[in-house]
Amino acid sequence: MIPTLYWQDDVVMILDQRKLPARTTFIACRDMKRVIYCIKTLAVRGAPAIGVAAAMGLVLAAKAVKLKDPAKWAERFRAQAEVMRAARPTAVNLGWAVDRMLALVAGAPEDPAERLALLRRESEMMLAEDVAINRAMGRHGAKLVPKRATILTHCNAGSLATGGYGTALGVVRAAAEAGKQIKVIADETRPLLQGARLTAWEMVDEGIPVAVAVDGAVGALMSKGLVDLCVVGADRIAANGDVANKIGTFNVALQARRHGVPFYVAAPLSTVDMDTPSGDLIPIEERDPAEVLAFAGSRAAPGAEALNPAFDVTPNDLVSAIITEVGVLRPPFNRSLAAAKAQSLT
Ligand SMILES: CSC[C@H]1O[C@H](OP(=O)(O)O)[C@H](O)[C@@H]1O
Repeated sequence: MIPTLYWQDDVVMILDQRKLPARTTFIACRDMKRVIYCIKTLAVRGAPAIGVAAAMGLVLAAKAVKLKDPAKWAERFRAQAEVMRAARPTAVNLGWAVDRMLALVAGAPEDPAERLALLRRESEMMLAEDVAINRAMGRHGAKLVPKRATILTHCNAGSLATGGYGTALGVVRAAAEAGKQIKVIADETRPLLQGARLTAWEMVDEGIPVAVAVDGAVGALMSKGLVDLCVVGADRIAANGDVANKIGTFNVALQARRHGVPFYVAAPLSTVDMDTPSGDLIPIEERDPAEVLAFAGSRAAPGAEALNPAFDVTPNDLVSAIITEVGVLRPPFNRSLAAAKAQSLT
């Protein structure tokens, strides 16, 4: 699988996911501003991938702050970190990564070279950790998958949304690696088609049969018994288990409940936000109406406006289980999430 992002000397190379699947190109980021551009435009996207990109961007920011006084340096770095934090509001991994880098700086050596090396190593560790976490999550989730199963997923929670291997698609990969006969239905996921462009691309690359369906087909497909289970990713999970994920996920969960299809969420514990009690308090990103109004060369009627929330919130009572790197968490989620977070350092 092509890397989502990586260090090349002192440059952050980011795979431009806006161009996939037609073209595989990377954006060379030499400063934090360029990394923020990639996050805002969804050149890099997906909660864990955004977190790693933010950490790498802050390494570039640290290098650019030339103040010699350690206190003044730290003050300027903190200001830059808050600019990075504001890049996108919903995925909690962005803030989690910023806080992780800020905590490191608080106890870092005053020597600029040593401090920079420490931050660089932390960003590299975050990338490597994410892949290991996704593989562990995949192993836990694969146990929920029947020997022959058609898995419906929404948006892209794959290798491209993470440091590698994926969360929801990590479960798919692990099930296939365990010898299970897996087929995937990928919701196209309007408006930016992360499903049709990215999930389908990943599954074809893996040799896992995949069929793209329009978002509105979910109910009909389930009513025909064509879906055995759903596995989706998450951008933020509130303390009570409410799940913010790509717009349309709530509809998938409602249809799954209507048709008796298990609905699983796969996410690392870093996506669980115990400081947000419930889903109604999760900030939902509203994106440019132009993403909705123009599509594949056609346009909505001139004069029409558009509503373009990038995420929705699935109430916890529609979630069968939350698959994490420490295991499969069952309701009541306020208790199982709290216990898992207490055992983890994230
Ligand atoms: C593994 S998190 C993936 C998550 O992020 C996506 O949103 P976006 O493409 O806007 O970054 C979507 O909600 C995915 O489930």
